[in-house]
Amino acid sequence: MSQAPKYISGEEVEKLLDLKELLNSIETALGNYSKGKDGGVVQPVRLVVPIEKHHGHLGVMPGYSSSDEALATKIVAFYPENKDLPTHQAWVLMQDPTNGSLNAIIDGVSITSIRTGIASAVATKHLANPNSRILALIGAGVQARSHFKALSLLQSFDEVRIFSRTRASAQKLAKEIGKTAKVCSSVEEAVEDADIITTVSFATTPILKAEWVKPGAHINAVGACRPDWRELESRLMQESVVYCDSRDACSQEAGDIILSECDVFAEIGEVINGEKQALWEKTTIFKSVGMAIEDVLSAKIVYEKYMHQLKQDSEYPA
Ligand SMILES: NC(=O)C1=CN([C@@H]2O[C@H](COP(=O)(O)OP(=O)(O)OC[C@H]3O[C@@H](n4cnc5c(N)ncnc54)[C@H](O)[C@@H]3O)[C@@H](O)[C@H]2O)C=CC1
Ligand SMILES: O=C([O-])C1=[NH+]CCC1
Repeated sequence: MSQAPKYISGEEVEKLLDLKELLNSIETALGNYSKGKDGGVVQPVRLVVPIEKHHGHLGVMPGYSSSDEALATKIVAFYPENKDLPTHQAWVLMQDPTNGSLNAIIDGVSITSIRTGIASAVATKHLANPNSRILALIGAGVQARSHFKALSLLQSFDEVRIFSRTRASAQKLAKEIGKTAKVCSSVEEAVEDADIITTVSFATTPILKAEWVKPGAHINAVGACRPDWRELESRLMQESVVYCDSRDACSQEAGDIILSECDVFAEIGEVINGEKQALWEKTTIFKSVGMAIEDVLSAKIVYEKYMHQLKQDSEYPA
């Protein structure tokens, strides 16, 4: 008989996931992914079911890393119009790769939020000018928060500019960030002279224009994960050096790439592996749509720490 899987909540995920450890682990996983078969990562492009009637989407994201002996599937729903619930709902099902049994169901909202910021931090580490001082966040939701935390692992910022569709959400985030934060009235104002721009909105038509971006800036283009959605105008995509998380996934899902018909210079994993250059003195874009392997590695760290803690608690009860 199989054992009941553990349930690991979002609160526990946040306690157990060490951001620096995750950054190293995701960097290695992205490199392994870009090695193809030799990297031991199996990750098909996610399956997406549109729920048109309710303006939502359901994504199913399985992944396996043989070098980490980690197997998991994330089920993620995104409903941009949700008001009282988060716009993303997600669970990660962690399986034993040796026999397929289900070990744990882990809150996927926290994992999605944290790992996406960390993946952008890996790209930023390679692609941004090391003297970056001004960060612009476009969007002020869950991902804006996780990106601020993740990017702050790399450096501190003199100024963090925030623009969002609703000024109140930008003001709330600015209060959390503190005195370096500045609420802006337009995307143009937020990105003027910014060294790092992170678009984390639910925009479906371009909101960031080439003429506003400082030459040499680095952009993490994180929103717009459907083939007909975009955040960045075509000229910006065409005139910048574009890197992505996965060519396979972006060629099917990233409207910013598909609709602009821009060239993709490299996967970030190819830069990590030293196969492609990090052209950080040019204007660079890291376009991500999200990778199962990032969820798999996050879930593995969480699960192992959770089990270690359980063992300790049973050996040394309070
Ligand atoms: N690349 C990846 O791996 C992942 C990407 N995402 C994407 O990141 C984006 C943000 O996700 P969350 O922060 O979780 O969502 P959220 O709902 O928590 O926040 C979205 C924010 O964007 C703002 N916004 C919406 N439309 C806008 C517009 N047209 N212009 C400016 N601001 C606008 C909202 O007011 C809100 O502040 C979404 O597009 C989501 O699908 C989410 C998870 C992973
Ligand atoms: O990777 C992910 O989990 C997602 N990408 C876009 C919506 C959710």
